[in-house]
Amino acid sequence: MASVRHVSHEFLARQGLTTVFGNPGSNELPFLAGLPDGFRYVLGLHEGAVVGMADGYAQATGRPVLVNLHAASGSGNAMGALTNAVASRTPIVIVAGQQVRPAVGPEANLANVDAPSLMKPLVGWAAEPACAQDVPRALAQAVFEAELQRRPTYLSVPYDDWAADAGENGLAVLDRSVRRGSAPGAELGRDLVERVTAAERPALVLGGDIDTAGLFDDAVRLAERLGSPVWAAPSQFRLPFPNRHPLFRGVLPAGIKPISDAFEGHDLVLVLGAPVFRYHEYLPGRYLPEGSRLLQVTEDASAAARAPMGEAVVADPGAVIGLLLEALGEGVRGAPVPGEDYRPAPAPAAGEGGRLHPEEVFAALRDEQPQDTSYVVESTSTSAAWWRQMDLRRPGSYYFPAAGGLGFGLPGAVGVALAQPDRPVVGVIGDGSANYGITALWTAAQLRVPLTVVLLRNGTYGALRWFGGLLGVPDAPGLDIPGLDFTRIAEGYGVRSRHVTGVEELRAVLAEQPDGPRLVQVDTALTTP
Ligand SMILES: Cc1ncc(Cn2c(C)c(CCOP(=O)(O)OP(=O)(O)O)sc2=O)c(N)n1
Ligand SMILES: [Ca+2]
Repeated sequence: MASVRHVSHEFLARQGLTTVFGNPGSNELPFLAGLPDGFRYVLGLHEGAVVGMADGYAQATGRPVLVNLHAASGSGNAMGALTNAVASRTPIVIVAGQQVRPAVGPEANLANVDAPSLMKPLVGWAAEPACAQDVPRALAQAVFEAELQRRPTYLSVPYDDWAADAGENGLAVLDRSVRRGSAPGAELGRDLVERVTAAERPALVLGGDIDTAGLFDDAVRLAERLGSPVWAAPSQFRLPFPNRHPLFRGVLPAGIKPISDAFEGHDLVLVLGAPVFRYHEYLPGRYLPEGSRLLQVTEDASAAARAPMGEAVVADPGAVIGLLLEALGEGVRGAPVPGEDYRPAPAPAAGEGGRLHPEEVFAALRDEQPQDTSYVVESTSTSAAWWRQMDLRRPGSYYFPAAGGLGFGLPGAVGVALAQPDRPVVGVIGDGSANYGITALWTAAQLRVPLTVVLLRNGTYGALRWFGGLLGVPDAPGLDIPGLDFTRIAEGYGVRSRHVTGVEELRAVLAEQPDGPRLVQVDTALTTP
């Protein structure tokens, strides 16, 4: 007789979900019993850190990842981090423990009284199987739904199910597979090619999906063949295009009117792999300028359905890029690019009063870090400084909390470093953000993850100061965070750290590549996003 646990572990092994991020409670122990060889359990000290690490890991590997959380209290702690994973369309599969079925109704201790409802609408699918024999099939569905929807899923399992007999059909799930090919049909493909190649002055807007789907280099080829300017979609969480490329115009501002102004004079706006659009500041205006039409291509059907304007095609952006490259051939439509150099960065602004300007910190990273470094950034007032100084030219170079939910940065950096031990990873973390995922430092120390954390200490919630000015609340309370020393906090979690005061000292420290986790704290001047 095969147990539910044995069949479930075997299914996960065959699907490659052998790294489990988790924080256990008693309900979860029967699932964790006898994890087979080849499985790795990555312990996070808080569920927000667990999901943040899993999010970074899944984005960097491009594969679904398993998360094991404790019933209602653990699942509830994970909600904030899940908002980012939903926005970045990360396939996280959460398996949470549950009381035994007869104890749920009477609400015994650790009963998750309405488990599937607890996690909606933050997951694309949630269930609690009606009997133990349905657990392996439901686990398979949770994995396939996460992959197909590119959205977290949630499975609640009563803890006595794992030891139960999987039943006569229990092994059937082991051979299951689900694949999808979503290239547009011949007629739709021809129509798309005609629309784009007929445009006089097309503009390209690229979303984070372009980088998560490995389409970074194809997007560069397409832009250079079209000779069209390129923007990153607003509220970006990945970099879809080299940021110093001559055709790159930057990240679209997250307001209706400034986005419309940016498209002035372009008869076609082609949006690939992004929602239309993830606005932020409310800056009303026309959605598009006179004479412009918008065409969105995304695999995210709900993003296509909810867009406020334009035409949408639900298809694989990679397949559409392939059709366009084929149609455009090698010919260059007047693109100024081939042979033209990438734009150099300006001299960094200088800090004052013993504080470095963030641009000086970023220029040091640009100059001292290897070209293929992956950066996980969560410092919310320094975006403008970041893009003025950085020169990122490779896929997988940039990660940011996709829904703006703080607490992704530090855990996400640990997750990305676990996923790519041979590629340098740097976390660029604000002194405010660091506190939302600080326990990830302990996991980094325990697993000796090669990671540099650059901690920008400006003593305040800088972005909120800026928003306060924008919203006419210049003297809002609760925006100052003085007295935090992350060198001592990091040492307490087992991560070696140091405080640096000058640019030269910072550059010298960065030049030494770490063999484990380290934190470098630097006092910075306040800037605007
Ligand atoms: C989970 C969570 N809590 C609170 C916020 C609100 N918030 C907060 C608290 C910010 C300040 C972050 O401060 P920082 O030190 O990390 O970076 P800057 O000083 O560069 O802004 S930015 C922002 O949107 C949030 N986005 N997410
Ligand atoms: Ca700060």
